[in-house]
Amino acid sequence: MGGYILAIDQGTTSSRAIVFDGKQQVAGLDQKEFRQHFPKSGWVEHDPEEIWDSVVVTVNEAIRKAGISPSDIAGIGITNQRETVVVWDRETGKPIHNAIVWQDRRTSAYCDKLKKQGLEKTFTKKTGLLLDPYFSGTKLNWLLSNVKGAQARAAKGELCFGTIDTFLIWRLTGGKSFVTDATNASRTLLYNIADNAWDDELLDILRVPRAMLPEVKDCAADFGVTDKERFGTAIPILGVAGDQQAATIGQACFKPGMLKSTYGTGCFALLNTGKDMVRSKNRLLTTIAYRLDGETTYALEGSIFVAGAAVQWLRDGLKVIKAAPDTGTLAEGADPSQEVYLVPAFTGLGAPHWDPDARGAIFGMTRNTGPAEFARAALEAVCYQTRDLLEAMHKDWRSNGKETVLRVDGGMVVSDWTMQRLSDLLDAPVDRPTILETTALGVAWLAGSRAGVWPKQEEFAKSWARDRRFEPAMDEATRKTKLKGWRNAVKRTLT
Ligand SMILES: Nc1ncnc2c1ncn2[C@@H]1O[C@H](COP(=O)(O)OP(=O)(O)O)[C@@H](O)[C@H]1O
Ligand SMILES: O=P(O)(O)OC[C@H](O)CO
Repeated sequence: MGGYILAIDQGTTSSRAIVFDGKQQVAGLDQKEFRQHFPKSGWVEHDPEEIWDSVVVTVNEAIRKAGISPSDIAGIGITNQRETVVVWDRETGKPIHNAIVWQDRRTSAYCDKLKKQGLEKTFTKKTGLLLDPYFSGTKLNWLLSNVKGAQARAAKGELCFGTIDTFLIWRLTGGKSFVTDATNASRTLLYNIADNAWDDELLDILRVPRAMLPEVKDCAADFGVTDKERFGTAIPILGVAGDQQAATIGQACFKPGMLKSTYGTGCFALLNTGKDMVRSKNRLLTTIAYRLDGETTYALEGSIFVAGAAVQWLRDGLKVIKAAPDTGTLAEGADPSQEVYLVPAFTGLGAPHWDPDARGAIFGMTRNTGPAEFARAALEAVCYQTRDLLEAMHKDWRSNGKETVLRVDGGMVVSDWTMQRLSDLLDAPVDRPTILETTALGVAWLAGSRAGVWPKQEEFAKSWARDRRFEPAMDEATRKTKLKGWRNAVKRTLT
C-alpha cells in the first residue's frame, strides 16, 4: 500500500482521473472529452450517461496506467464542474432529462421575474450569490416545471437532485449514498452559507421539495464506499469539492488574502477571506472555499464564463486553428498596430457585469484582420476579464498591504504568451506552479489527509512549488490604451 489516492475531476468539457502516489506525484492519468449539446441559443446541456461513461473509462485507465490494483487506493476524491444540475429517478437511477450546464442561460427571464419581485436581496443575503441563470436553483425549477410530472414526483421523494458530485457518488456507491459537500451546495441558490443548511424560504420560492435534496457534508468526510462490483473492492470516497474550490486547496491558498485563478473552459478567481463572509459591493460572489471539521472558510469569487472556451471556438467554430497551442504562436505574430477586441459573451457576461443576455462581439477589425489578431484577441480577453475581477476584489478586500501573488492553473496556463500578457495587463506578477493538475491535487489532498496517508494542511502547503513567475513587461502607455479599448468594447456589448 503506497498511499495512492484516486482523484476524479469531472470538468465541463472532459473528465479526468488521476492516481496520485503517497508523495503526491501523478502515477497515472487519463482524460476523455464528451459531447456538448447546444439545443438553442444560450442553452448548454450534457448527457449524464456520457459523463458517467467518461468517468468509468478514465478511472479504469488511470488505474491501469499507474500499474496498481484498486485495492492499493486508500481513498477517492471527487471534484466537479459546479452548478450543473442533474435530476434522476431514485428507483432506477436514470436521469429524467439531460444535465443543464452552468453556462446555460434558459432561466434568464425567470431570474428577471424574481428580481422584479424584489427577491435578489434575499438570495444574496442567504447564499452570497446573485439571481443569475448561472446557479443551480433556477435550472432545477425549470426542470421541475418543464419535465412532465416532475414537480409532483419530486414532492413524493421519487426524484433526486444533485450537482455532478452527487450524481457520481450515487452511481459509484450503487445508489447507497445521496450526499454532497458544502462547496457544491453553496452554488445552488438553495443553501444558506451562514447557517450551513438548505434554506426553506429559498426552497419555497423556487418550488424545490426538500425530499429531493442530498445531505451536505464537510469537504473531507465519509461520503460512502464504492459498490464492490465496480472495482472488485470497496473504496471509500473521502473528499469532495467543487472544482474551483478544489483548485484553491490544490494551490494551497489556505491563508486569508491568498488568491488563485483557474483558466479552463471559464475562468474563476477565488480570494480566501478566512472566517469573514465578506459581502461584495462590486458584484462578486461570497462563497464557501471549504468546510473542514465543521469550520467554514469563505472566499470572494469572480466568475468569467468564457476563457478556454474562446480558444475552442477558434478551433471548432471558426476552424482557424488546429489545436489550442496554436493560439499562442499566432498571437505572438499578430499585428501590434491593430486594436482588435473580442468580448466573448457567448453565454452572457459573468462578474462583475452579470448580463445574461449579452452576446459575443468583435470590435476594431480592418481588412487586414486575420486569424492571428483573432487569436490574440481571444487570449487577451481572458486577461482583461481577470483584471476586471481583481480590481473589484481589491475594492472589496483590504489586504493591509500584505499582497499575495496570483497563483494560476488550468488548461490555458501552459501558454507562456497568455501568462506573460496576463501579467502585463494586470501590472502584477503571476505564479505558475509545477503541478498544473491543482484541481485534482486539491481534492486528492482532502481524501488523502482524511485517509491519514497524506500530510496535514501546513506540510501540504509547504510542498507547493513554483514553476515560473511572470513579471509585467508592458509599458504603462500601451497598457492604458489597451485597457481603455477593452472597457469601451465591453460597454458596447452590454445589453
Ligand atoms: N496552449 C493552450 N493555449 C490556450 N488555451 C489552451 C491551451 N491548452 C489548452 N487550452 C484551453 O484550456 C481549456 C481546457 O482546460 P481544462 O482545465 O482542461 O478545462 P475544463 O476543466 O473546463 O474542461 C480548453 O478550453 C483549451 O482550449
Ligand atoms: O469545468 P471548469 O473547470 O471550467 O469549471 C466550471 C466551474 O466550476 C463552473 O462554475
